[in-house]
Order: sequence, then C-alpha cells, then structure tokens
Amino acid sequence: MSTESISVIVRCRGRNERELQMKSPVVVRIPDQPGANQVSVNTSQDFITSQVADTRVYTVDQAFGPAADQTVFFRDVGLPLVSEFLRGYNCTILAYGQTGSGKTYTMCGDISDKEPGREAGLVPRVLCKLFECVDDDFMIKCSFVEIYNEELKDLLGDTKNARLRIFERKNSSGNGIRIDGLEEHHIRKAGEGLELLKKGLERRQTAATKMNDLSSRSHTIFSITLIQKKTDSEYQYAKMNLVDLAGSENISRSGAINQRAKEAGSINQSLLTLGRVINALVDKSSYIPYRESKLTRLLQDSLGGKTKTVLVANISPAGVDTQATTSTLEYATKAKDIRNTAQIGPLISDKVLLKELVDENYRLKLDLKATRNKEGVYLNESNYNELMINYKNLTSETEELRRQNELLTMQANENTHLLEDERKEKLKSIQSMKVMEERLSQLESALESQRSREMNVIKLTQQVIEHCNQESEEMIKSQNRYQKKLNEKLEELIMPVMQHVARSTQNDNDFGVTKLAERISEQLQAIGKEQQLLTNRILEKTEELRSFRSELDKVFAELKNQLGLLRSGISESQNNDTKFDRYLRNVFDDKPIVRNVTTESEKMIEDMKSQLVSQFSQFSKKLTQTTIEMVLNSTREKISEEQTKWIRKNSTLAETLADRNAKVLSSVDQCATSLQSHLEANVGYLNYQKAKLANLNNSVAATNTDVAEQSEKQNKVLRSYASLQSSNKELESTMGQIKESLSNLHEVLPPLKSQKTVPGLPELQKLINQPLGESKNRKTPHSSPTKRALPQPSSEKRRHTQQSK
Ligand SMILES: Nc1ncnc2c1ncn2[C@@H]1O[C@H](COP(=O)(O)OP(=O)(O)OP(=O)(O)O)[C@@H](O)[C@H]1O
Repeated sequence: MSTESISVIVRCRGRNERELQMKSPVVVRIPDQPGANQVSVNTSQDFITSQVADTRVYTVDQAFGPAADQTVFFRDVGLPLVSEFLRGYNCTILAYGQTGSGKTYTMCGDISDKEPGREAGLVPRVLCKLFECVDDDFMIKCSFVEIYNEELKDLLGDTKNARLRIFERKNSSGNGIRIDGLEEHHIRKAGEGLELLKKGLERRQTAATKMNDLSSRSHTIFSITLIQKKTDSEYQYAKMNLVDLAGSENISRSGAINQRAKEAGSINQSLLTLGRVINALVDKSSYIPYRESKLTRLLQDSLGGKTKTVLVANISPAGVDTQATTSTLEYATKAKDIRNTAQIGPLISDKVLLKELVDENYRLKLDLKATRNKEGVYLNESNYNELMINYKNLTSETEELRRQNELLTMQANENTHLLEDERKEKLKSIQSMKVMEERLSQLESALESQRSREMNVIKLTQQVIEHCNQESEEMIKSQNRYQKKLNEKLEELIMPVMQHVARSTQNDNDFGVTKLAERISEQLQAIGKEQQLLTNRILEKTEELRSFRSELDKVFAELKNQLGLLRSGISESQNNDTKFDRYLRNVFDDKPIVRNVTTESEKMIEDMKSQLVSQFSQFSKKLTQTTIEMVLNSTREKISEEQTKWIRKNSTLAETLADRNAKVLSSVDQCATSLQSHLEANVGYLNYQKAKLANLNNSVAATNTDVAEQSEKQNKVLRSYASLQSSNKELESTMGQIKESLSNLHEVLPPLKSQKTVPGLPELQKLINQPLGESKNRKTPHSSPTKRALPQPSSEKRRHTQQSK
C-alpha cells in the first residue's frame, strides 16, 4: 500500500478595491505559466525604498496567479479529483487562508445562475461533472454542515436547532465518523445539488449578518456521497468533502493564538487543532489530537488517513497582507509533508446496508421517544438561550415591521386615489399613444405606397433608359449598315475608275490621274474618319446614358436610404415610447410614493413627448414630401434634360449625317465628273495620238516611196559604179601595159640615165604609180565616182517603217 502526500495548491487572487485604494504594492509573484509551483513573496518592510529585496520562495504542487480563472482552476485541480472520486476514492478539498483571500470564491464562487457560469467555483462544477459521468447505477446524496464555536449546524436541515452529534461507529462504509442527525439529501440532477448549496449558503449568510461576521470564523463542509452499484447485491461508498475553512488570520505560524483574537474571544478551536494535527502528522508524533476539535474529528480520514486530499492555500497579493500570506504559505508547505494512504473503499453487501439502515431507524425512534417522555422539546441551555435571544430579536423586528406596515398602509391609502387619477391619465396617454401609433402606421403605409410609386418611377425611368439604349444601338447598327452600303457604293463607283486609272498609270505616266486617285483615297479616308468620329460620338452618348442611369440608381438608393432612416426613426420613437411607458408603469406600480412626486414631471414629459411626436410627425411628413418632391423633380428634370439633350444630339447627328452624306455624294459626283472629263480628255488625246499616228504612217509611206526611188537611184549609181570599175580595170590593164612599155623604154634608153631627167617624165611616172581613183579624186574631188557608202534610213524612219510594215 503506497502513501502519497497531500496535494498543496496555492491560489493568489488579484488586488481588491481596498488594497488598490491603499496603494498597497503587489508582493507575491507566481509565474504565469501552466505547471508553475513556486511562489515568491517580497517580505521587505519598506517595499519601495528598500534596496535589497527580502524574498521568500515557497515550493508547492501547483501555483495559480490572478490570471487563472475558475475554469482553469477546476480543470487543473477539481477535475482530476472527480475522476478519483468516481473510481471509489474518498476525496477532500480544503480551502485555507485569511479572510477575504478567496476561499469561498474558490469553493463556491458565483452560484446565482441555475447552470454554473464562468465564475462558478469547485462545488457547482464538481456536481455538474459528476452528473455528466454517472448513470442509473449511481446514487448521489448531499449534506451541508457548518462548524461555529465548536457547534455543528445542519445548513440544509428542516428542523431548526436540531442537535447534531459526532459519533464513531465501526462499519464497513468508511472511517466510521458520522454526524448524527445531519440530513442527507438524495439528488437526481446537478441543479438540485446547486439549490441545496444555495440554500445552505443563504442560511450561513443570514447568520453571518446577525452574528458579526460569522462567515470568517465558521467552517463549512459540503459533502457529496456517491453510492455505486457494483453488482446485484454489492455497493461502493465514496465521499467527497468540500471544506471552506474559517479565516486563518488569528492563527500564527506556530499555531499559537493571536493576542487580539484571544482578547476578542474569537478563539477558533477547530483551526487551532487543525494546525496542531498537521504539526503532529508532519513530526510523526505518536499522538495526533484529532479529537480536540470538531473539524479535525470530521476530517480525520482526510489528514493522514485513506483519503485523497487537496489543500488550497488562498493568499492575497498585497503588501498589507504579507504576514498573513507568509503564515498561510508556511502552513501549506508544512501540510505538504502529510502523507495519506488513499484506498478505494470496500464493497458493502445490500444486507449490511439494510442492517445499518434498520439500526439507524431504531436509534432515531429511541431519540424521539426520549424527547416525548420529557413532555416537550428538549433543548440544552445554550440552545435555549440562543433561541430566546432569537425570539427577542424576532419580537422587536416584528414590532418594527408592524409599525412600518401601518405607515405604509397609510401612505398606500393616501396614494390610492392619486393612483386612480394616475391610472386614468395613463389610460388617456395610452389612448393618445394609440392614436399616434395609428397615425404613424398610416404614415408608414403612406410611405410604403410612396415607395411603390417611386419603384414605378424607377421602373419607368429604367424602361426609358432601356429604350434610349436600344434606340442608340439601333442607330449605331443602321449607321453601320449605311456606312457599309456607302462603302459598297463608293467601291462600285470608284473601283472601275481606279482600275482604269491604274491601267492608264501603267501605260502612261500621267501624274494628273495619280493625283486624282490619291485625292479620292484621301477623301475616302477622311470620310472613314468622320464615320469613326460619328460612331465614337454615338458610343459616348450611350456611355453618357449609362452613367445617367447609374446616377439615377444612386438617387433612388439615396431615396430608399432616407426612407429607411425615416422608418427606423419612426419605429425607434415607437420603441422609446413603449420603453418609457413600461418604465413609468414599473416606477409607479412598485413605489406609489414616487408617483406623487413624478406626476407633474410625467405630465410635462407627456406634453413634451406629444409635442415632440406631433412635431416629429409633421417634420417627417414634410421631410418625406419634400424629399419625394425633390427626388421626383430632380428625376424629371434630369430625364427631360437628358431627353432634350438626346433629341438635340440626335437631330444634330442626323443633320451631320445628312451633311456628310451630301458631301460624300457631291464629292463622289465631283469625282465622277472629273473622271468623266478626264476620260473625255484622254479619249481626245488618244484620238489626237491616232491622228498623229495616221500622219506618221502617211509620212512613212511617203518616205518609203522616197526610199524606193532612192534605192532605184542607188541601183543606178551602183550599176554605173560597176561599169566604172570595169573601165577602171581596163584602165589599169592599160596602165600596166603603159608601165611595161615604159620599162621597156627605159631599157631601150640606158644612156639617158646619166643625162638630165626628161622633162615631164617624173610627173608621168608618179601619175602612173598612183592608184587610179586617187589620181581622179585629186583631179576632180567633187565629181569623182569614188566609193560612197549607201545612205542609211534614220532610226526614227526605220521605226515608222517597221510600224507601217
Ligand atoms: N481568484 C479570484 N478572482 C477574482 N475574485 C476573487 C478571487 N478570489 C477572491 N475574489 C473576490 O474576493 C472577495 C473575497 O473573497 P471570498 O469571500 O471568497 O474570501 P474568503 O476567503 O472566503 O473570505 P472569508 O474568510 O471572510 O469568508 C470576493 O468578492 C471574491 O469575489
């Protein structure tokens, strides 16, 4: 069997209002991270001026700072214990710390809601978790006991001042320590447990206010008993004690009693003994003083027993509480050394259970009998005295209440008729409100109809715009068609001309024609550009129409928005009226005295309200009308303006188109005329050329005749030339003969060689040696029949000849 230490948790809250007002510094530091287990406390006397920090560090199992909320705390501390509890272990959670450190906050927290909220503490969360996990085999019971001045009080008991006694009984269902007379309530859902907790805390609270801050000096134990059916005849018991201890400020570290506490007589025996028990357990003393206080007796099994125990040490972070904080932390770290031997409880048979119940029943019967025999209700002296004090208190309270009741009845009587008047007034105002409401609803319906009218206007405008768009598109289309036709027509007209021009240009490099062609193509380009401009303008116009349409949409959206605002204003005013009405009703119904005082102001408010409402309705009417008129006028103006613009632009467009067309047609006509004249000129020129050619042919024919004559003449010349040549030959042969005769003569006449040259002979010689033609030429240069080249016809003449051929 293994032992384990009590688990010690430190929880430090944030500074409260009082500490903030006192400007008390934070002296406690806990690392803000999961799994933190160290708490540092700066114990310097003068925290601000002290140069050296006197810090004490305490190591525990887990430490939570102000950032850890209830959810985190339950997740890390409560939940693991709930699982152990469900497994059959007895469990205890003890909240320890000075007053105001957060013990009750940790154990109970906020339980004002039916379901545990964000601020709910361990008890409500444990109850909820348990009911999430159990089924029909479980039974859960709850009890709630308070220990004050070593007296036990059942916070859930129906019998007031019922005497509770602790008794020890060896049984199989636990440690045997039981509270005789303590009522245990069977609960079927968490809500029932929460109700019991609330009831108990309320009782404790009432007592606390009466008995001077009892809460900080009493201990409470909320116990949950879990009975689990293990087999058909066997059950298992487990008990969880959730203990909210008294404020620990009166107990010093050693467990001795604070002097002031002694003087005030507020010695807390149970807390004192708890400290001693812890010391004894840590010191492994042979005697553990469990029996010296009610608390330690009840928690005997949780301290050094078979229970799984968690001690939560709640501390304040402020410097003003340093001493209490260190004391709590030392107490807690000491408790960390207590070792428990946690065990799952044994199974109990149904027979044993039944026997125990029968025994208890028998004992209770005996108690009842003994009480009856004493002929009255048995009370010990202190209970009797307490009862008497309570009785006196109650009597004086009753007297006070009676007086108050009389006063209130008088006031009520005085105020009844006022109330009646008030009610009548109220009814009137309600009626006027109804009238107003009706008016408002009328206004709303008027607004609705106006809205539908506007919707119609929007629709119509949209249709107009749609129509305009269609028209413009149609225009563009027809424009395109027209353009196409025009182009075709132009092509039809110009193509042959162009072809002709091209041909002419090929044949004859006539610059006039080329220029004309260029001009035509330029004009065509200009027309194309004009056409493009026209198309662009139409597109611009369409774009303008589109933007106008979007503007119109915006205007309508704005209108809708304004109407919405108007409507919400109306409904708000209605709401306000209803709220105000409800408020007035509450005030007057609950406190009739206030009614008197506020009647006048209510009237004034009522008047003001009605004035305001009428003003508002007038204003809203006006506003609506004005807005609607404004929007309609502006819409109408815009539409008519756009229509005028559109018509003007259309007519301008049509005029421009007609103008352009006329221009195009006239330029085409011009082109055609000029082409015609050019053609005519060309034809004339051709005719002229033809005539020229005919003349040329004639002249060629004449030249041919001349040539024939000339060739005839030439032939004649040639013939005479041939005869000349033959006579020349004859002459040459004659000359040869003469030369021969001359040489013969020379031979015959040798003596003459030395003689002087015969006069005339060298000339004769020269003449004989000279070629025949040359001598003749020299003699008759102009008439000599020398060789002459044949006269050649000129190239021009040749061409003409060829052509004519
Ligand atoms: N961790 C916390 N977070 C937020 N508020 C807290 C925390 N701890 C305590 N408080 C607040 O501090 C105030 C005092 O807490 P609480 O009543 O629980 O102290 P206590 O130790 O039970 O005092 P007492 O011993 O007098 O009963 C409460 O208003 C509580 O809401």
